[in-house]
Amino acid sequence: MSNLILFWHRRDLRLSDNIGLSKARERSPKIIGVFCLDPAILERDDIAPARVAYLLGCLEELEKNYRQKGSQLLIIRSNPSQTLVNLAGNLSAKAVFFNLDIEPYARQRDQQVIAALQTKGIEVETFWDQLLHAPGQVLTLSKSPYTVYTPFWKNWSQLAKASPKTLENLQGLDENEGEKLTETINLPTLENLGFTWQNPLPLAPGEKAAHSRLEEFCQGVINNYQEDRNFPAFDGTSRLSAALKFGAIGIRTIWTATLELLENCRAQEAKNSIITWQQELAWREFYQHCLYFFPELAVGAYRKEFRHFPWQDNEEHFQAWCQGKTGYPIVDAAMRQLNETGWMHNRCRMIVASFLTKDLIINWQKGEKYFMQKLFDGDLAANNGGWQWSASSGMDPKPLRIFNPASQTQKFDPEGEYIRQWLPELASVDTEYLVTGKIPRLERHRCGYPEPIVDHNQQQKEFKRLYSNQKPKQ
Ligand SMILES: Cc1cc2nc3c(=O)[nH]c(=O)nc-3n(C[C@H](O)[C@H](O)[C@H](O)COP(=O)(O)OP(=O)(O)OC[C@H]3O[C@@H](n4cnc5c(N)ncnc54)[C@H](O)[C@@H]3O)c2cc1C
Repeated sequence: MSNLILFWHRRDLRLSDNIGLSKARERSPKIIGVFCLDPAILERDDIAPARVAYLLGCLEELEKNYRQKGSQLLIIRSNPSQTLVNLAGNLSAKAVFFNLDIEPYARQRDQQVIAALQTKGIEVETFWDQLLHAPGQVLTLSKSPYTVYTPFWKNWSQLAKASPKTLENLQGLDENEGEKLTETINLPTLENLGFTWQNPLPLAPGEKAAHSRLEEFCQGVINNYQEDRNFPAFDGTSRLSAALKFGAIGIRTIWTATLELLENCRAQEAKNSIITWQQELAWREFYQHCLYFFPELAVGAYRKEFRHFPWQDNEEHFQAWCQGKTGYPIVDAAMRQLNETGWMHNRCRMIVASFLTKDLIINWQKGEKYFMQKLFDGDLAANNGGWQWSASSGMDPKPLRIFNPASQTQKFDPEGEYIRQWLPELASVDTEYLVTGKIPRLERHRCGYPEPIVDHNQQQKEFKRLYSNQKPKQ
């Protein structure tokens, strides 16, 4: 009987701190990695070129890391429930191991793959790896999933968390087995897959870059995170989101780093900052648990009031928002940052999402999709959670949050630094004009910068009126 285990990588593009892979290694040293470029994902119309560029970069490094450990990573490009199963059969694999995911598509696909493998008599073992606590481990006293973040955090933060493990050396395929590889391909380029992305990525792909970024962040930026994370002109956040989305770094590695910092930290301000960062990691887990237990979130509003909301969906306004031409400097700067880099600062994600839904009265799902088409860290659970929070359609005990673009700018970009960085045409405009948004008409004309496409005060009144008509009558 063969002792070969196929390890199917999905959102865990790394060798270290990988629960499923460590479990496979406990069973056998002969482990071959597999990654499937799934057309059902890559051919969707909400795939960001920057995200695919990051994915391919991670796979390139993973191939190298497998070789260094004595084994190999195989790449296939078709439906995994056929090709992965055929591959496992051709190689007479003893078992296929993989880590589970919370997304509705992945869960359904995995059921098909498991069934097909079992029909062939191939053992399947699955694990939870991408979260510190799997769905079902964090429940209310009545054993229900949480729908509010604060009590989730209180419970989640008290639970004991696993530590990361390193991986011993592996054994690869022998020559005979290598000849049976009919399904595998060389890792394609971005262009082979039909995408183009030329700008530098906000974080270099792969395990090594993610670890260096964590180290750098923990050596300095994290100590002022509580304050600095709000200012989009600062490098005040970790930028680890894509690494977390694709699992270029393990969540236990990140958590352990925060615990070590807390242990060695004396200043209360720095301690608060580290805890604030931990709370962001818990938001990530909260939204993943929500999507797991309420998969319908992926296709519509959580709150009834928003299921038939009379969105105005003006296409010209939507295009102006996408292109960063709304005439509201903070909104436009943020959208240009997204379009040019594939990343947007969290404060700005909240501002532009509020603007799209409350000022332009456009369905949040259009914004959600546009973000997925651009973000290098685009992630269904976090993106959907962020959009539903901003639209007031989601699990937020404080509905009807409306951000005022001018007061947000005055608080969080008081010198207009961020605006000037992303809207160079406004570089010479007075700070006072930039932060109030009250740029005189002639000045706008001189800079080639548009007039505001809507009036914030009027639109928020209109939004509230529409909303009050939707509320269930007592
Ligand atoms: C409308 C909207 C859409 C968003 N879309 C995404 C998305 O597609 N992918 C994504 O990873 N995040 C998304 N976020 C959350 C947040 O903006 C990003 O995680 C963050 O800006 C990434 O930068 P960072 O890695 O420097 O974050 P840091 O501030 O360093 O936070 C550390 C990590 O915590 C997690 N995190 C932080 N804030 C949140 C949050 N509010 N919700 C869930 N996880 C969080 C991320 O994994 C992040 O990398 C969205 C937020 C909003 C308001």
